[in-house]
Amino acid sequence: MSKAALVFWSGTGNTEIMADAVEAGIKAGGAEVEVFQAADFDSSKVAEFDGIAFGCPSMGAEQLEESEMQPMFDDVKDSLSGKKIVLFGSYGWGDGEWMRTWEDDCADAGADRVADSVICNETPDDEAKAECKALGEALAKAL
Ligand SMILES: Cc1cc2nc3c(=O)[nH]c(=O)nc-3n(C[C@H](O)[C@H](O)[C@H](O)COP(=O)(O)O)c2cc1C
Repeated sequence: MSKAALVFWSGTGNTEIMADAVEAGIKAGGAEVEVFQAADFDSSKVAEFDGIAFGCPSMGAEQLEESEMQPMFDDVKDSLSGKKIVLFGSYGWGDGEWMRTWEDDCADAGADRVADSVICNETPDDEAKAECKALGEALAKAL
């Protein structure tokens, strides 16, 4: 069975709710999933997984969270070439700029983003949770 990592950071729980739905989607799509807090994942683990779902809210000024998520992502970035990934996260007052920047960084790293990213404003509603579940299923089916 294919195996996915789900790696996320969440400060106030919104991206964590999204992560729960992505996890359910990966399982529904027929893959195994191992869940990591951002601080517990690093480049040495990337090769263990057929694909990775990364989640992080917009923090700083349209940036990834800087104490755990960004350092982890900087570490794994060079290992992502050809790796199947998806991205998700919650935002507040912005327009999703952080996600566009993050997608560009993933493209520069040569990652294979297999589905459109899912972003949602603050706490995910039922529609956003369904989008997250579909995101997880899309990743699982691409593996
Ligand atoms: C320190 C800080 C910086 C933030 N910066 C942004 C930002 O630049 N753009 C934005 O749209 N939302 C910003 N937000 C709002 C969060 O992205 C939003 O509240 C999100 O739902 C938090 O997700 P979480 O519950 O998973 O931590 C910021 C929130 C905090 C606490």
